[in-house]
Amino acid sequence: MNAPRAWLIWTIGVLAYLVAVAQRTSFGVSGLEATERFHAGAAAVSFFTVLQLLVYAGLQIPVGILVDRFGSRVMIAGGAVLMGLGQLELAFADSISAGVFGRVLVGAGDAMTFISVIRLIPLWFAPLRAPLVTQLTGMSGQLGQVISVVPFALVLHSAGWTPAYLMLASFSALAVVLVLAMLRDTPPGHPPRDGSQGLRATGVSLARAWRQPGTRLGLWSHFTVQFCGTVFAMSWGYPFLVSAQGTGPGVASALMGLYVLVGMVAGPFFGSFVAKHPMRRSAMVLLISAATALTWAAVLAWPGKAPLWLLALLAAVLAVGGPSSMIGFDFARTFNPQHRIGTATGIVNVGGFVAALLTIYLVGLVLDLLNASGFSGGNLYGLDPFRIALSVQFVFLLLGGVLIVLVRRKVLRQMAAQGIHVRPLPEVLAERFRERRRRGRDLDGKQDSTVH
Ligand SMILES: N[C@@H](Cc1c[nH]cn1)C(=O)NCC(=O)O
Repeated sequence: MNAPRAWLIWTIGVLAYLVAVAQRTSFGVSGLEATERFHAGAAAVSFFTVLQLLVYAGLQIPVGILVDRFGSRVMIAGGAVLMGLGQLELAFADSISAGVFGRVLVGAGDAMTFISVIRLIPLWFAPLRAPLVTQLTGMSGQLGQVISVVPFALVLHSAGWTPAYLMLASFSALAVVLVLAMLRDTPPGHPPRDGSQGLRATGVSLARAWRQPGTRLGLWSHFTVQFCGTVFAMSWGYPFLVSAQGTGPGVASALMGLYVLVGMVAGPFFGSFVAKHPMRRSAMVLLISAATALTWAAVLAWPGKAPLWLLALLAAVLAVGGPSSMIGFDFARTFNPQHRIGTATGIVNVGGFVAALLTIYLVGLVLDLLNASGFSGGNLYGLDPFRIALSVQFVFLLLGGVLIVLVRRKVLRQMAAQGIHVRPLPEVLAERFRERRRRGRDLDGKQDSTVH
């Protein structure tokens, strides 16, 4: 494989993904301005984000199928065109319906980007490199949030709504040009893709990807570890910190910054862990899920407001959910044949976004119900109502954990039938511990005999 060419192709793909993340997160930064521009309340503004995520999640499987059929180049370029048009629409929109339409286009274009970039990896990189490159992709893309938080916010506050959104639309135009000019689906000499698949064959391919327990292990892994971080970063984190925990906007922004930073730093760790211990991927997912549940439990059960160190720990643990959810795509890649990886990746990527969507909606619903019942004492975003509302997350964490354990049994049975036997982790750890103690005793014995 031609390594410099592979890295060039990957860089173009990642740039397009980074621009997609900037488009995705830009509306969150302009929430206050959106309230004024569209004369809308909080519920209407949050509807923009929920709808955008709904479109994103709903398109994952169709996009996965299309990327297997038409390749990454056309899908990434098409996604950038849609996002550019969506932001152009938003730049001039002055009614809620026009604004919502813009966000729907952004959600659709965004949906076409990530899995198409991930689809390039097994085609351009050797299998041993793939876990690390997968992590680097997710990690680099998160820098897109920096674009929406820094230059976009700066232009928004200095020049106003229309120039800020026009700037973002121009980034997508640049992405289209770069992708069409430089990105190629496969290395030279790679057999051509079969783009002639009919509807029936597509259905068969989707059914096969779904029936593969490894794909479902990826889906439930992504579902369980990613959503708490998405809910925190895209929706309830900021009001919880500022209104319920009383941190003030400065500390809340710093905690959000810590969230982005830890997410980026943790990426390479998970990449090398997966490359070194491919048989321990689901154990790692379960460990991160348990750590998430424990940290949220500590914050929500803390008498009064939680100390800053605990909130920082929460931001850090939630941040780790992003890179660890990439393990889900690793399952999709390693358990499916090449021609079905896009479809399987699409299935996996639905998980975390559906869980996040349901949680964002249910937390809002519980907060509203508690307020209407008089429990919140007129403070919609008070600490006690948030304690109850955010506990919705435990239901999804538990559900995801149980589904991972169940589907993992199927994966292990399938591997055993192929002659691959994975020993239970506690058994391996106990054996290592005994071995270490035995070596320690041998060494002590040798030293004693040298001294006497
Ligand atoms: N897990 C995320 C990506 C990620 C990596 N590190 C932090 N977040 C994911 O599933 N991304 C899909 C997307 O479209 O961004």
